Amino acid sequence: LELLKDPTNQVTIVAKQFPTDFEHSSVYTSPIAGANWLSFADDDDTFTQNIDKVGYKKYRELIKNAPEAGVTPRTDITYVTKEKFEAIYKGVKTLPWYCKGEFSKVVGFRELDPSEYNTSKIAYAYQINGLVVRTSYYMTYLINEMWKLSRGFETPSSRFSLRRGSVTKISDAYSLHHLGTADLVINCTGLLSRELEDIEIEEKRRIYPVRGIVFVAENTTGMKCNSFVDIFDPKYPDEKLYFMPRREGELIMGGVFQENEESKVVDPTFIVRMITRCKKYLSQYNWDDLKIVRTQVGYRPFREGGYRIERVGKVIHCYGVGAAGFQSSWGCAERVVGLVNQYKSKSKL
Ligand SMILES: Cc1cc2nc3c(=O)[nH]c(=O)nc-3n(C[C@H](O)[C@H](O)[C@H](O)COP(=O)(O)OP(=O)(O)OC[C@H]3O[C@@H](n4cnc5c(N)ncnc54)[C@H](O)[C@@H]3O)c2cc1C
Repeated sequence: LELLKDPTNQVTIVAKQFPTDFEHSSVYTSPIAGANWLSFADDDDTFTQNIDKVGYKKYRELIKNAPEAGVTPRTDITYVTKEKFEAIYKGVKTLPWYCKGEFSKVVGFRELDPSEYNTSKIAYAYQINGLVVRTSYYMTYLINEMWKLSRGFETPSSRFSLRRGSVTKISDAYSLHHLGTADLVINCTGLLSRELEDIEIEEKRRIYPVRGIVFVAENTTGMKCNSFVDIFDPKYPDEKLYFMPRREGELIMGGVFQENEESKVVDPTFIVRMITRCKKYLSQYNWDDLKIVRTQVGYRPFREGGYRIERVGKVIHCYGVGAAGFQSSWGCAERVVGLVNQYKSKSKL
């Protein structure tokens, strides 16, 4: 979409799977996500922070100007449990980068008063002005925005084409452009980058999945804010506790963070542990008779060393965004556009 905003560009997207597919034949992470904006960047990682800042501002714009994008504003509360505070944070109040400095004003950071949570279980809590993205609606919105910029479809003057297709190597992609041969290929194949025949061997080794599980429930809990409970359970260190109430009366309930786990099987005792934790830490909501309508399993496309956004010859790589593909997407796109423009000015396309 960001590339199409430049009228001199023509873009073909080739994808094995689309956001509207009912079933995914292989790994396709994006439709599974919740999704919200809670940047994971470390305090000293200004590269990712700058990427995520772009996304925050863009999502706030979409909330204001494009209700059809499926992005809904939500107060996003983080509750730090007493166990986590003592065992991991060693009694030191720990806040992410966006709750400190200038950007804390942009996100509307506020520390909660102890009267606002259960002080027997929670050490401290804070909130920001967050959001929830209804992912498959949102991605369809993005495709539609591209069609709007396309100047028609299936004609020689169309600037955009979306094609179902599968490549075994990056070099196969040049000939799939709808107007002939592509000048540049942008590789954003997520976790499946590791399967491309002509990707560097060391890259194949760097890319790895981190499994996530989310339950989609009818929201009968009364919860209206995104809620992340920072738990510590040494017996189940991969289990997390977070919620996102969607506009359509659904509650996204997560989750797990399981490195290199590629199975689709969900342990039936996990939801039991989750509801027990809900009743313990978020007792202000109703957790009885909760109706779960769907269980979603996805694989976050992580990469050792972080995001790969770079140009190698006529290929621009943009993958390895791990658990942050939505919040980082606009910032990554901005960098890809920069790399395309650099290439164009060098080669005077
Ligand atoms: C449970 C869960 C919760 C999450 N929550 C959040 C959240 O709250 N916020 C957030 O920012 N992120 C979240 N994420 C992370 C986010 O979903 C991912 O970072 C993001 O979806 C990755 O997007 P991607 O485009 O890189 O990969 P994908 O979504 O997997 O897309 C890859 C695309 O490339 C295509 N493709 C791959 N190989 C080929 C090939 N050889 N030929 C043709 N096409 C190919 C695929 O078909 C697909 O269309 C979550 C993830 C999970 C699993």
